[in-house]
Amino acid sequence: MNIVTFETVSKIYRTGETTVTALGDVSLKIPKGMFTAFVGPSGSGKTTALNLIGCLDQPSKGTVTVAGQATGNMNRRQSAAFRGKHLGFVFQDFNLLPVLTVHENVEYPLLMIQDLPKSHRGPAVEKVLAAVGMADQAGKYPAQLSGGQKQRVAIARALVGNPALVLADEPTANLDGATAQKVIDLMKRMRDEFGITFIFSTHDPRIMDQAEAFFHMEDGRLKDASENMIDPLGGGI
Ligand SMILES: Nc1ncnc2c1ncn2[C@@H]1O[C@H](COP(=O)(O)OP(=O)(O)OP(=O)(O)O)[C@@H](O)[C@H]1O
Repeated sequence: MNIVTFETVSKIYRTGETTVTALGDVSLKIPKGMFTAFVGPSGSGKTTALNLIGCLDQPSKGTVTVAGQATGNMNRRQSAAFRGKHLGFVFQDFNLLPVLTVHENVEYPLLMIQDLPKSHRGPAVEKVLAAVGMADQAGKYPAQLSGGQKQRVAIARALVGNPALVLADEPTANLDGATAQKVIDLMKRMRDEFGITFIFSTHDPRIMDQAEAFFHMEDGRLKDASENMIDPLGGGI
């Protein structure tokens, strides 16, 4: 099953007289559970592709389908609800709220989900903090953590709502090499344990090494999309 499909998707930005084709006629499929990397030079369209998958933006042309649902006709409220239900996000600069503790940061997305009883929130937070090895730091504030610990908390926050898909834009860009490797290993373990699909925009060769599907972007287009797709179970696709 494919968790993401693009059918001849274009994204065109217009500012005054200028038109930028950030994505031009891109078609692709991402099978469920894949550790997937969008790679390519700066300005090639990686973030644009992730924003479309994350329902943060809509295509100018073509169809984007995520978790079985076409995203093009969603209004803001519907896309926010869709994100809350199906998606998690990890950012380059962690985006933790400094005034909240680790526990509260991870709990935060659950407050947005209507009808979730308060009694479910604590155990859900504890489960993901344990999964990322941060259970003993739950009472600390982000300023008291290292970069790697902050990113582990951010990963826990992305996972707490049981998403089908986690989108990570340059998640290792602000980490040193050894810490970056640990964070990548952690995400792969989360994929193995919970069957979550991870999609990265990255320049990091360590993520490229671990990726099972690559989408090479160049000038808003895809270069040899299927060439590097590897079946994680070893059967070929
Ligand atoms: N909101 C916007 N308005 C106008 N142009 C935009 C907008 N967002 C992106 N672009 C343009 O679209 C193209 C693709 O940008 P995008 O951010 O997707 O590239 P990228 O591959 O993620 O780059 P980087 O590796 O530097 O993050 C670029 O030419 C960029 O300038």
